[in-house]
Amino acid sequence: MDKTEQDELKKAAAKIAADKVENGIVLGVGTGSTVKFFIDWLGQRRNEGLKLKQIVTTSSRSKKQLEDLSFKVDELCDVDQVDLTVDGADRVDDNLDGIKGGGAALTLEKNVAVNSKKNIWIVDESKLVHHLSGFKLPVEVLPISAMQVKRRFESQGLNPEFRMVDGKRLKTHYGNYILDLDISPIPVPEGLADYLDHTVGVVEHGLFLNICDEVIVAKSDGIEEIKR
Ligand SMILES: O=C[C@H](O)[C@H](O)[C@H](O)COP(=O)(O)O
Repeated sequence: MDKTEQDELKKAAAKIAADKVENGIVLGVGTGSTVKFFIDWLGQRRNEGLKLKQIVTTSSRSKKQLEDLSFKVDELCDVDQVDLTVDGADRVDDNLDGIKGGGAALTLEKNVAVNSKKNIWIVDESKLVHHLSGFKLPVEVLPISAMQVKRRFESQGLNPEFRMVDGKRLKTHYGNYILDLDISPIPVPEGLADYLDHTVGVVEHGLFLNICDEVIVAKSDGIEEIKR
């Protein structure tokens, strides 16, 4: 599939999600190339009369796009609860568990997602897998202990590498580093998530387990909506 075809699929999934947004809700808006299309559709729905109570988002990129469309964007700490969050994903398995963080926005994405009553992911069919695999697992780590955490991961056979940009370690929104773990497939995602949740120096990781309620998958032969 070439990029133009893939973008058409992303756009189609994003439109279905935008049509599900109801008036008066607090909406969470995720990050990534698929969500970019969702924000465009959201702008169109607003022009047609959609009125939201509040919007929060998970990255400065999405925030800028929303603000360019004249949406007012609040911080997560300014809302009681998010009603619905629409986000992309890097991989989604048969249980609707996923890997996220390809765009390094995982920490805020997970914070918004777990504080959202409903989470919808929008993906093209290339993201679907039976078992989580085919994408390095992003882990956000504190710079102060990043080397020690990396060595610990190496000793566990998790094959960590710092994510680099322009020859330097990528810094997240919160000033942390990303270690991408090369493990595919991930044999027991729950076990790995538990290990990472209890590793000092890990800020957050890209295993999103038991979080997604519904995935809208755009396939070349049509849209599939999969519910948990
Ligand atoms: O950190 C980035 C996010 O987890 C994105 O939602 C994810 O990488 C999917 O992005 P895209 O829609 O560009 O594939």
